[in-house]
Amino acid sequence: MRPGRGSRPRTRIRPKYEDAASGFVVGVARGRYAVRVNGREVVAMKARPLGRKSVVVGDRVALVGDLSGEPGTLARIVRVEPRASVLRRTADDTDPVERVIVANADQLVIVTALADPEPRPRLIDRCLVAAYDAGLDPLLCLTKADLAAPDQLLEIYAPLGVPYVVTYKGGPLDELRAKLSGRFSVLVGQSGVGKSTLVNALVPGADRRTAEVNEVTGRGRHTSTSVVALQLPGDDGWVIDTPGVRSFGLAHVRPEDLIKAFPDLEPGAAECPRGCSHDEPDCALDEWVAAGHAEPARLESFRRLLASRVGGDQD
Ligand SMILES: Nc1nc2c(ncn2[C@@H]2O[C@H](COP(=O)(O)OP(=O)(O)OP(=O)(O)O)[C@@H](O)[C@H]2O)c(=O)[nH]1
Ligand SMILES: [Zn+2]
Repeated sequence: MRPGRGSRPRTRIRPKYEDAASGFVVGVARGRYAVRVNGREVVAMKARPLGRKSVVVGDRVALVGDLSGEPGTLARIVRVEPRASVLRRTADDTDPVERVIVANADQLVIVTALADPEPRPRLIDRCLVAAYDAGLDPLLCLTKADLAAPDQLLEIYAPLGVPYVVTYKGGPLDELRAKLSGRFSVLVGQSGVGKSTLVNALVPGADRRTAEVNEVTGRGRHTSTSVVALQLPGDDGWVIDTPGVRSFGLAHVRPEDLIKAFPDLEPGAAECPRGCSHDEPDCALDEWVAAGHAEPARLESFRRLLASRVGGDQD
């Protein structure tokens, strides 16, 4: 019997895949997955036992089969490891189906142009809620600083203590690079804010527009909704661009979830009526702030974020 492929006896018992390799999903398109395994990129499909279980970019998976990464080969994903975080989106807030778009990310980079298009604080707020809810650290990335100053916008977010970087096309990116280093960051932002410009500057040769599907399927068709993770050169940090993702499902985020991102306010909620919306006359947070336990601006910001959950992304 030849060693290697085909030498193992077939068994009717479902294998435990103890010899499976570990991989990291870096791209998804049309039922095929690009998976980084031992420094190589292989194309894989879901093995039958996974059924309808989703596999998304960022997933840690176990793989069997041909892991050579040679053209035309196909490995099989036999297991998805537990996720440290999930970022979900919905078509709108009433969509009952929560779609996980990225797993295991630890930073949400909210990309906003300072002009052209005009910043939309409400959209930024919704992204912040999504970040806090998913347990990701938010980072504000303010682009197009050549067109407008960031001061006004930064004032709005000062009470929240959101870290930020200010960039412009062709400008230095050291500060942003430092904040992305070693982390698994997801970029979000409305169309035209300069995400591709940033990604192409951070990862030379990334060429987001056309590379993505080629990598995964070997075919050249462009899929605007595909998600792809790119490794920062010389760094173990990864960035994920999410084309087409402009809204997050926030309907599931409850006031008692969101307040956990406000440790200075949270103890004050102990005196609230049961099921308090934290935005009603009996809410104890007003007294908490009046007693000097937290800054009024913090409560204001918290309530603004709460309100941003409903009503979609427009305005
Ligand atoms: N003035 C100025 N223009 C910029 C800057 N960054 C990007 N742009 C321009 O803004 C436009 C949109 O940039 P993209 O990088 O394509 O934006 P995007 O966020 O990827 O947009 P989508 O592809 O629609 O998602 C392009 O014409 C860029 O050249 C900047 O810092 N300053
Ligand atoms: Zn309350």
